Amino acid sequence: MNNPRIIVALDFSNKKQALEFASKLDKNLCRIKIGKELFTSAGPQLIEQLMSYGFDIFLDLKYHDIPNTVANACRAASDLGVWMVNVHALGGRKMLIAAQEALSTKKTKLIAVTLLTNLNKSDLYEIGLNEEPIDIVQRLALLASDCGLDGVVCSAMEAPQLRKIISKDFCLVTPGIRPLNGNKNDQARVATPQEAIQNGADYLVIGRPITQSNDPLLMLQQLNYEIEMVQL
Ligand SMILES: O=C(O)c1cc(=O)[nH]c(=O)n1[C@@H]1O[C@H](COP(=O)(O)O)[C@@H](O)[C@H]1O
Repeated sequence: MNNPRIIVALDFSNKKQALEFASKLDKNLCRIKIGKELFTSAGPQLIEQLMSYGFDIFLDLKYHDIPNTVANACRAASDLGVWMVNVHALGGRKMLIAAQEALSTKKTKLIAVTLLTNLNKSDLYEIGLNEEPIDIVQRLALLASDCGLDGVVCSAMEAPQLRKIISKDFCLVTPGIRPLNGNKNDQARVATPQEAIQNGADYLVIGRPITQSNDPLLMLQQLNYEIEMVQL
């Protein structure tokens, strides 16, 4: 598979567990996301090691700070050679542009998180965002696109609307993916893998449904098969 659509969230607490789990995966069937917990405990060497095994790495540290700080962090991430890195769109236009301009190689995709997929309408109301999630996501996605970013993180529920208004090559990365009747855990705005692809998602971030499965490789194969069936 030339362009695996599944990004496995390697949400483990240490390098040993992460490498043990990654050895069960197939680089032709998935890419790997390294987030805050694993990066904090294992650092950049783990990224280099996983890249040497042929995995594309999405470094998910969701930078959100003043423009200069975020720009320097994005430059450091692209120096590592990661495939993808992310920032929070709520950091605003100046931060997004600084981040985009700072990438040392355009091979690293920069995407912006719109609204985290665990948030529902009442969570948003409590922090002063008194609009429908789709309206906020749409506004932030247009901002990210206008600032020259490569795409956004959104829920697959919002993907159809974004596909209507933003160019085809703007990348939609969708976490909150759950099999039909699967445990939602702490996610709120969820979709099945098939729904996500039908809705126009480019990449599906999937953590616990794969990491907690008894046979992660089999689960990955099944999920890829389900996705391929939609694409036919
Ligand atoms: O940027 C992300 O990857 C992300 C954004 C978002 O809005 N929601 C979200 O769940 N994620 C990440 O996607 C992964 C989802 O994991 P599971 O809920 O276990 O499938 C986690 O590693 C989250 O950090």
